[in-house]
Amino acid sequence: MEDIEPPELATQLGEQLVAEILQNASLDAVKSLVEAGAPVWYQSGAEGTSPLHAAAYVRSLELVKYLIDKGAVWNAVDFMQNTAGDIALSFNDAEIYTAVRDAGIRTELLLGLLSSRDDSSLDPSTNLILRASDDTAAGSSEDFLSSKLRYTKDESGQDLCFIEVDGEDIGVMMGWEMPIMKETVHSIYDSLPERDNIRVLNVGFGLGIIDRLFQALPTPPALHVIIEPHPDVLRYMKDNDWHQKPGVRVLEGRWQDLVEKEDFLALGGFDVIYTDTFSENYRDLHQFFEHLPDLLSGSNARFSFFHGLGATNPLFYDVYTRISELHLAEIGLDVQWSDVDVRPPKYEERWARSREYFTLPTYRLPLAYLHTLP
Ligand SMILES: C[S@@+](CC[C@H](N)C(=O)[O-])C[C@H]1O[C@@H](n2cnc3c(N)ncnc32)[C@H](O)[C@@H]1O
Repeated sequence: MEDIEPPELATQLGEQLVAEILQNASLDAVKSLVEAGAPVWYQSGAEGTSPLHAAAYVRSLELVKYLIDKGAVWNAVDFMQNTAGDIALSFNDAEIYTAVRDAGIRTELLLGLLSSRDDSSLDPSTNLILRASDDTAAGSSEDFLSSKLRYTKDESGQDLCFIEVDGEDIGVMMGWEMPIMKETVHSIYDSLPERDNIRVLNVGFGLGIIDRLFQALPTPPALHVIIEPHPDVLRYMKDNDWHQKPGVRVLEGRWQDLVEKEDFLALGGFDVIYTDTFSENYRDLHQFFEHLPDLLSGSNARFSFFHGLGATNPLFYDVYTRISELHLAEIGLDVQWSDVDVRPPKYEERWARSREYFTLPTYRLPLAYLHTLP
């Protein structure tokens, strides 16, 4: 028999594993192949189908569970950009979808825990920490803060704030997010037990959409603190007189450099906190969560954030919805989610020429508050 080099053997066994699962192989047959060395992480050369995708196609929950147990990659995407979870969704198969999603939650929580302990053995490319592999100004806070921003409007009058990365425009904030910001402010305001003299903290000004909405409330905030580090955004804020508005305090800098400062903490607790930054990943957001118990005024206070985590794929979005909920619960916050329909009437126009960063039809709006004791 011809000698086969190990990488070729892995490829051959991987192709065989995918093909046999697609032909409804039994669990025992799949186990024998895996035990013979067929890699569960393999993706077929023709379509990028992994064994987990194949198991989702043939709708075998027992194979899905077995493959996950053996280390199948929950977030692998095939050449059509579909995960195994997306395939389960397309069949309306809740059990398989949940099995893949829960594998994602477990893996991401574990990787998050390990990376917070600075485990250098971790390969960031295997987890979903957003934009981990993006070393452009859209994925690096330092590069973003030293890049030039452009405020403009598109043909349909949509306000835009762009950053240019490698010749491509990326929206830092775009006017189509207005309904999300409106719903956020409404759901916060409607849920506030006390609406007079509210104290608001907003992290990240962007186009100032949410700040304008806070200012337009029937009872505008008594104190409205805005944290913003980018020099071009700060210039835009000055040009639009934000520094002069009654009750508004603009704090120049990154939240990381401000929230533990004594003069910031001396401002006292906030009744409303919102955060929507740019070029930061889930790890940054999780770190922000951990400051909330010190920043919220009490059980009447509300917290929300722009949930754009994994928002180009329904499975990733779902996983991050659950992970953020679990992390908020850990620090004593309950979350209520509501759905905002963000299907635009004219889809293509929503993006102007920007890279698309939110492609789902529904935005999940978080509204969090501290648990009250029974
Ligand atoms: C998406 S925009 C915010 C949009 C805003 N919610 C609105 O309604 O227009 C993000 C903003 O966060 C700012 N930002 C980025 N990193 C930040 C950080 N570490 N701390 C505070 N703000 C940050 C950016 O400069 C940008 O102005």
